[in-house]
Amino acid sequence: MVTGLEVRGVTVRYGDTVAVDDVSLHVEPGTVVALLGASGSGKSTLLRAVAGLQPLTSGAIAWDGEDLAPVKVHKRNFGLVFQDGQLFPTMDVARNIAYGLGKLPKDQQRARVAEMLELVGLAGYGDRKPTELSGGQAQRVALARSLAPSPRAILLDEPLSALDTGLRRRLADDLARILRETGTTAVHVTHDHQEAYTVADRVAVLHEGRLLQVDAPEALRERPHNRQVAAFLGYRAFVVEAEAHRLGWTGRLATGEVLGIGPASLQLDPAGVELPILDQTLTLDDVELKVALPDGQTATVASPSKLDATSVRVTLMGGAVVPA
Ligand SMILES: Nc1ncnc2c1ncn2[C@@H]1O[C@H](COP(=O)(O)OP(=O)(O)OP(=O)(O)O)[C@@H](O)[C@H]1O
Repeated sequence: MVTGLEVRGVTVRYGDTVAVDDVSLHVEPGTVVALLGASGSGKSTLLRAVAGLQPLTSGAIAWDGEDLAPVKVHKRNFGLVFQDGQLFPTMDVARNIAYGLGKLPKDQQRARVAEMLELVGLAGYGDRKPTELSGGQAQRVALARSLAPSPRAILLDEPLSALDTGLRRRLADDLARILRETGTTAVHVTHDHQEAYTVADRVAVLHEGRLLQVDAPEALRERPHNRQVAAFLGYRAFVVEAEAHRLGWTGRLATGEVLGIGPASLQLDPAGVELPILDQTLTLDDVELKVALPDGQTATVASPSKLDATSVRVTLMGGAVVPA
């Protein structure tokens, strides 16, 4: 028997639109899988199908081998967290978290709420109203509420995307820690690569409803299955071995392979190859230099500050090995 969550050949259509196209995916108990894809790739639809909120056109969804088709949303025992935590506005934080604990005696409910508040770093916030919370705090409470009844898995649909970038990164770290500490099985929808890499044990890349690859973050980054996945992961230029060596790379490629050059592949190096700078853009962490490769393709290089120069010396330190 396959344990945990199994998505078997699931297709979901809205009229003529195929939102999810024959997707099969296994989420092992205690692991976190991120569904990563651009807007409209079918992530939310697939998550809603797992939750039971969206009927399948074909295929099946099972938990521990049991087909969930006849099991209603609230009987599936999944916790749900959405972009806007959807806390009950009239209830205080403690009552929000206790919402799914109706079967427990009151003192056990109180203990569980306190435990959950501690877990999400909000000890002492039980008496606050949702309107008295910041966006990040509200999402922590939504997470605590979904985890409180010990669901068999939690399903998170862009839970951090309404938050500003700095907070999103910190909360992604916290979310990863909380899911691991509690051994929670989770499916996490995001369009943010960084968030997927931080939170998930395995990342499932969706494109136009199809599942292109499922792998651990390192494997995905180092060995995208094809150029489409590589391009989506930020590898914009692809070079053959001789060209890669010309840029200072010392690795080897097999016949039929090319090296994808991503944002961290080229590094500043005074002894490296000189490349013309086409553009310089300030980012959150550094300055992104757009450079022209000898074969005319463009790539980016991270620099700690803007450069008063028309060219820069770089060395190709790594990249993704991809079928040509
Ligand atoms: N209720 C609906 N009726 C018709 N088409 C829909 C509906 N919901 C989604 N779609 C279509 O299904 C496809 C997948 O949408 P979905 O919301 O699952 O993608 P997504 O990857 O979650 O996108 P986003 O990141 O923008 O939320 C899109 O082409 C979308 O336009």
